[in-house]
Amino acid sequence: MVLIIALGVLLSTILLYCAYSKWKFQYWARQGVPQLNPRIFFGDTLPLVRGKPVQDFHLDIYQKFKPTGAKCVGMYNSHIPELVAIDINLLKDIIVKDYSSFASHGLFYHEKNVLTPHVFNIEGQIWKERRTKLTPLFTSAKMKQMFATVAGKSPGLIRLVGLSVDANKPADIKEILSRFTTDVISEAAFGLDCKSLDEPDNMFRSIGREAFKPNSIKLYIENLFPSQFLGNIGYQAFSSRIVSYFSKVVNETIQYREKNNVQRNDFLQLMLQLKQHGSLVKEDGTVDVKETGAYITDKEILSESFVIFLAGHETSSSASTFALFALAQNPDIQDKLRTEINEVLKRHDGKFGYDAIIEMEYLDKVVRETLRKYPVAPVIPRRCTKDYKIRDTNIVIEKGTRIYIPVIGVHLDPEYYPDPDRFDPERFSPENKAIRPDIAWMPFGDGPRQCLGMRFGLLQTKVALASLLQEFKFTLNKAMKAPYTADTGTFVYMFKQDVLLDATRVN
Ligand code: HEM
Repeated sequence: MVLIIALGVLLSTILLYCAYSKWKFQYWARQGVPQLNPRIFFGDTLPLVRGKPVQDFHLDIYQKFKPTGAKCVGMYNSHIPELVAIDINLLKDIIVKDYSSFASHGLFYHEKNVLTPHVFNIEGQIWKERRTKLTPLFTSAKMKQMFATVAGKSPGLIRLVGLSVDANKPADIKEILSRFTTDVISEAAFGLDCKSLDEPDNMFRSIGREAFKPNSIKLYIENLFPSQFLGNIGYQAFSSRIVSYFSKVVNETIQYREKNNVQRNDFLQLMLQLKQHGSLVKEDGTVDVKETGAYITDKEILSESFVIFLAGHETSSSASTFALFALAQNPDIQDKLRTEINEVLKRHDGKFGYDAIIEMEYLDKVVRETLRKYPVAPVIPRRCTKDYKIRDTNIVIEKGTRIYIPVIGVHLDPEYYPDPDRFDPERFSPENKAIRPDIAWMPFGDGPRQCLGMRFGLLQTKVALASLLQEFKFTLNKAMKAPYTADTGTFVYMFKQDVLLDATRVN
C-alpha cells in the first residue's frame, strides 16, 4: 500500500513537472523570441550533456540564427529560460552601453567559501569597489615592473623545447606552455617558484586542472539555487584539498613577508600595499594620500590571489599554444614574425625587455588574430541584474536571466572577418580594424567588466612566442590531423589532443 502511494506521488510529481516545463518552454515564444527545441528535463542542453563542446554548441546557434536577423535566441537550461545574444548592437548594449543591467557573471560565491568572493564572481557595489581597488595593479607601468618575472621563466621554456629537439621528438607544446604559464603566474601572483617546468605534476598544476574542470552537477546546482542559500547550507564549490592548500600557501606568504619586511615585484606585494596604506606605493617610495581608502583585507587578498592564479595561466598558455599551432601551418607568417623579433631586438642591443616586446607590432597582430580565431573564452556568461527592454523591440529580459555572449560566433562571422577560417594577422592593421565594429573583437570581453588581467595575459603570451621563435622554427608534426576537437574537460578553449610540433634550431 505504502509502495503504491509512493509510486502515485512520484508519478504525479513527474506529471506536474512535465506540465510545468511544457508551459515554461513557451516563455521565449510568448515574447516573440525565436527559440531552440527544448526537451523535458534537459531543456536545450542535451547536446552538452552528450559531450558537445560549449563553443561548438554556441557557434551552431549563432550561425543558424544570424542569417535570420534574430537579435537573440531563447534556450532552456533544464526548464530555466536563458538567452543567447546575437545582434552586434545588442551585444554592445549588454556589454558596454547598458552594462549596469548586466554587471554580473552570474557565478556562485559566498563568504564561507573563502576562495570564491573574488572580482570575477562578486556583483553590485562590492564588485565596483573591488575592481576600482585592483585596477592600479594592472597598469602598463606595473606590467613593466613585472616584466623580469615573466621573462625570467623563458630560459626554462626554451630548454624544454630544446630537449625535444635533441631527443629528435616532437615538442608537446600545449603541455610545455601550460607548465611555463603556471610557473609565471605563481611567481607573479605570490612570488612562489612552483617549478612546473622541472616537475610537471606539482600541486599548483593539479589545483589549476581541478578548479577549471567543469562539473555539470555542481554547475546545475549553482545555476538553480541562489549563492546565499547554497553557502548558508554548507555548499562547497571547491574540494577541501584545494581550499586548505591554497589558503595555507597565501596566508603563510603574507605572514612571512609582513614579519620579515620582504619586498617583491608581484601582485601579492601590491595587494599588501593596499592592505597597509589603502594605496599603492609610488616608485619614489611615497604614498599618494589623495588615493588612500582602497584598503583590502587578508581574506580579500586570498580570494583575489586565487582568481589571478586561475584566470592567469590556462588562458595565456592556450593563447600561446594556438598561436604556435597557427604559425606552424603558416610558415610565411612565422618567418615574417621572426624577422620582426630579430630586428627589434637588434635595435635594443639584443636586450629582451618590456619596451622591445611593446615595439613588436606584427607580434601584436599575430596574437590578436590568434585570439580572434581561437578565443580561449569562447562564450562569456552574464546575468541580468535589473529588468531590461531590448532596444526597438518589446522583448524584456527579466532580472536574473542568464545571458550568453557567443564570442566565437562573432569572431568567425564572415560579415566582420571575410574568409574567417584563414589565419591573417593583417586583419588587425589600422585600416582593417577601422572597417568593423570595435566589439567584433572581444576575447577579453569588453566594457567595465572587461578582463582585468588583459595586459598581463598579452604580455605572457608575447614573451613565450618571442622567446621561442628567436630560437626555433616550428612545423606541424605528422601526427597532427584535422578535425581538431575541443577539450570538454576544461572551461578554457583548447584542443583535446596533444599539440605536437616539430622544432628545429634557427641557427
Ligand atoms: C589570454 C589571456 C586571457 C584571456 C583571453 C582572458 C579572458 C577573460 C574574459 C573573457 C573575461 C570576462 C570579461 C567580461 O565579462 O567581459 C575575463 C575576466 C577576468 N580576467 Fe581574464 N583573460 C586572460 C588573462 C587573464 C590574466 C593573466 C589575469 C590575471 C592576471 C586575468 C584576470 C581576470 C579577472 C580578474 C577577470 C574578472 C574581471 C571582472 O569581472 O571585473 N585574466 N578574462
